[in-house]
Amino acid sequence: MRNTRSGNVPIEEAIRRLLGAVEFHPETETIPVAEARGRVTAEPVLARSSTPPFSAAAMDGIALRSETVVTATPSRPVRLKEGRDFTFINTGEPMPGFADSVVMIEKVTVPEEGWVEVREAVPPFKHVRQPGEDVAEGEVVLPARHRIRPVDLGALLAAGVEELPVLRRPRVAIIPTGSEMVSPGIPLKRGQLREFNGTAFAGFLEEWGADPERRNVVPDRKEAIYRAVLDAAAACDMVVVNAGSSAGSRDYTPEVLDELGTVLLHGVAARPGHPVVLAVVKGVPVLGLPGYPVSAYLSLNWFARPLIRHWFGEGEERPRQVEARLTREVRTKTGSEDFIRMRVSCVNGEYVAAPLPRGAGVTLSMVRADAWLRVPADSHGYRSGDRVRLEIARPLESIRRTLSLTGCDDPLLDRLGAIVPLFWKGGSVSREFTGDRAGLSMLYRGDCHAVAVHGEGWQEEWQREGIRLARVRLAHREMGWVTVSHMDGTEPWGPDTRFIRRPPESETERKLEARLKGSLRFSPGERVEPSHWKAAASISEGTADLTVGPRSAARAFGLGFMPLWTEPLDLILPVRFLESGGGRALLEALRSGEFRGEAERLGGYDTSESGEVTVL
Ligand SMILES: Nc1nc2c(c(=O)[nH]1)N[C@H]1C(S)=C(S)[C@@H](COP(=O)(O)OP(=O)(O)OC[C@H]3O[C@@H](n4cnc5c(N)ncnc54)[C@H](O)[C@@H]3O)O[C@H]1N2
Ligand code: MOO
Repeated sequence: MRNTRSGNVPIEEAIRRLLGAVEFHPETETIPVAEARGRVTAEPVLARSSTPPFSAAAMDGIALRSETVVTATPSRPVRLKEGRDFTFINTGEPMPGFADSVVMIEKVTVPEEGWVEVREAVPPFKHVRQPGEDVAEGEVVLPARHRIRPVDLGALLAAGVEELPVLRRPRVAIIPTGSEMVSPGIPLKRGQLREFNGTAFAGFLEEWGADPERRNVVPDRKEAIYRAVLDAAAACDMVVVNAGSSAGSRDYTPEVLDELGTVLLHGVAARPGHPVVLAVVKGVPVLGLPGYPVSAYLSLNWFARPLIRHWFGEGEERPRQVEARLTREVRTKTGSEDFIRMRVSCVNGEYVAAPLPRGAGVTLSMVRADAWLRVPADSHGYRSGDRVRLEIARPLESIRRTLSLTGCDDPLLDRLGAIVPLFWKGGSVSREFTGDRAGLSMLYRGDCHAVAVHGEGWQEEWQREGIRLARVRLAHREMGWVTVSHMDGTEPWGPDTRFIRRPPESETERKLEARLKGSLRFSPGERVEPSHWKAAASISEGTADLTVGPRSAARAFGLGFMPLWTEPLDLILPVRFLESGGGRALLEALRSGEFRGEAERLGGYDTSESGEVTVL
């Protein structure tokens, strides 16, 4: 194999190389208008006929010759006889040959059957649509290389076009690889993983106008991958191989592509998404994309999207941007451009943003990402408070309707977020675990809308600083030891216990320390997990033994639970926010049967005070 490994090509340069290496000549196909949404016109489309095809009334009323009413005034109305001077007419009906104008029905009176009176003069062609007013035969309806939208469909039919020539969509083969990958629908055995990138890829490709073709999972065997790529390149216009592009002993994609065709590059200067291999096999572009979903979707977007636009002869696309203030620092290493998923919300009219988890395998962080921060390869990142430009991944309207919640964690908050859209159209909740006290400081700085707190400890931090704050009761929750074994009432704490701690500054850690009177000390290397749910999941998987958490998390995973204390779980937020649309919806959600239902299903909550407001 030639030396194509470990390149570090900037994304824009990689796209240029890829587009420069392939030439497309898509065929034209003729399809009915009703099937044309999202397709791209092959040539200009001209109107076949005019709309309206005849001169037509634009209002309900009477059709007449305008000259017959030139003298009409309110005091000297003109009397007209039906059939001789006028006919009644409805909107859209053809104008009778003798008439040139329409008087609206509201403007005439009927003194007796067969007669009307008109009280004002009308100019010729009043309320008359001329033939071809909308579209005239031979007019250009759509230019060449135009992506067809719903409005275009209406204009095409109005212009007498029933079918039209469009460019054939590129067929894109998707080849998932990996002996441990199992297609959807087949139960997983231990050690196997669900293959899901293929389905997500197909969704993206369809959205971008291609015709995706999902192929079966190919095991990590060189010959199998060779065969699969060769077959796909013969049948399709583009090929996506996922994954096996990295340095593992069974990562055959680069080797296979080198044998089958020309490798353009291996490795882009981006994190995540570095191990990309781009090649051309028998004139067909082949994208070897990394396996981790975040890297996979990002790199598909970098390369498949411009390729598809190139196929259709469309120009470059610029993502929409927004300027936001960072609420925490973003540190990066130099050498590669970093693509950082961000949560964004709008607090007091200002966009604020914080980084989401950076792991390339965290699919949910992609679901929750509002925007991307691109940190240039020569930068070490940004400080908290810096203003940065972000590429948005969700419409700004929905970002503006995002309730940003910091503070402590509880599964009930997750469920609350999930039902908020039922009470707030287009609304959503985005959460960041910061602990009570840090959350309060963020609230004072205008970095979030509300803070989830538990117990009473937050009150020590609480300062008014001119903001009127309210406390809204979520529920009371039961906290306790969560462990895999049955507990007999003694504290389940031994020398070898693999303990998952709460973050060091958290209220739960403080309470626990007070309770155990210093016998529990943080030791270096100890595992900290801010999410109660994920901590319980780890215990259930056997990678840890013990944590402190809410009964709901223990119950969800069938774990043992030994109660320690019961505490209130509250939201602290400005009174002014409670009075906004989002605030009212939040209260409505908290007082709803849906919320109580969620709490009951989770278990371990008392919702008798849910939604109660106390102004502080
Ligand atoms: N020694 C090194 N190890 C790794 C490096 C490296 O430079 N040196 N790079 C890391 C980076 S960065 C990435 S990204 C991954 C990409 O590796 P591959 O492209 O070879 O991907 P696989 O190892 O085959 O898969 C990794 C992982 O991705 C998930 N996956 C893969 N395919 C699918 C699919 N179709 N659907 C859903 N999920 C998929 C799965 O969790 C795999 O385990 O390599 C690092 N390692
Ligand atoms: O390139 Mo990997 O995609 O950083 O995780």
